Amino acid sequence: MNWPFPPDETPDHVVEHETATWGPLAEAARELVDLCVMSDVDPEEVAAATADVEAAVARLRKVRRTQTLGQEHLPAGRRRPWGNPVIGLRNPIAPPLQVHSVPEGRSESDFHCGPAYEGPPGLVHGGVVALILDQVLGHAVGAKGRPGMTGTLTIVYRQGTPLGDLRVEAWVEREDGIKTWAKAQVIGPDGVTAEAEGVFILPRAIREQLA
Ligand SMILES: CCCCCCCCCC(=O)SCCNC(=O)CCNC(=O)[C@H](O)C(C)(C)COP(=O)(O)OP(=O)(O)OC[C@H]1O[C@@H](n2cnc3c(N)ncnc32)[C@H](O)[C@@H]1OP(=O)(O)O
Repeated sequence: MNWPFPPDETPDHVVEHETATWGPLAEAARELVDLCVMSDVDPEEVAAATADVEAAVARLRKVRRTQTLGQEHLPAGRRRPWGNPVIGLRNPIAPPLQVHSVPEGRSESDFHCGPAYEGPPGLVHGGVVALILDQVLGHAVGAKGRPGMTGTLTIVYRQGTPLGDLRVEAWVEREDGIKTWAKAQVIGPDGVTAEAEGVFILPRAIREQLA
């Protein structure tokens, strides 16, 4: 079952050039986000940094895209999911995760969640844990050739997920027609912190295009 979208045939050198152009900006912005939360410099330094950031914002605002990156690159453009809040090269909100998948329907990632993702003291926000689980479940079903939208996502939080180095694993459990069931877990230094089950549905609009 394939999405009825053409593959992203952007030449490698264009993708590489865009990566080299925008990747460092997002990396710098990620560190900025971290330091907005963690810096402890004196107020004069904060004021000077604010002016510097405002100057950078003024530069970037000169030209704004008319479409989001997801709209422009199409859902099949998996080579450039750059606006995605979990894996997006251009999105400073994304940790970002590097997700490795195999066609059997398994995906995994070792990643880092810093203080900008804090919910309870010292722990990752539960919504962020859900975000990551949903994303990596989506990779597993996509890798199996069973793309779909998350219909239902069930999460059991077993213990707090500590900020720092973490791992997530997802795998397809079963398939039935337009539905795919997949499971995932986040693993911290003391074992599994959260488990998820997702039901992914190939949406009606896509089904009608394929019919
Ligand atoms: C490699 C890169 C990978 C990137 C991964 C990205 C992961 C991120 C994933 C997401 O964030 S997706 C965004 C969050 N999800 C949504 O916004 C989905 C919103 N909901 C919908 O679009 C539709 O409600 C949905 C596609 C889920 C279902 O609409 P349909 O019109 O296709 O469903 P329909 O009413 O025709 O029902 C078809 C079957 O699905 C079942 N169903 C419908 N909604 C369901 C649901 N929500 N949960 C479970 N099952 C559901 C329904 O009972 C029925 O089962 P049966 O065939 O057995 O009768």
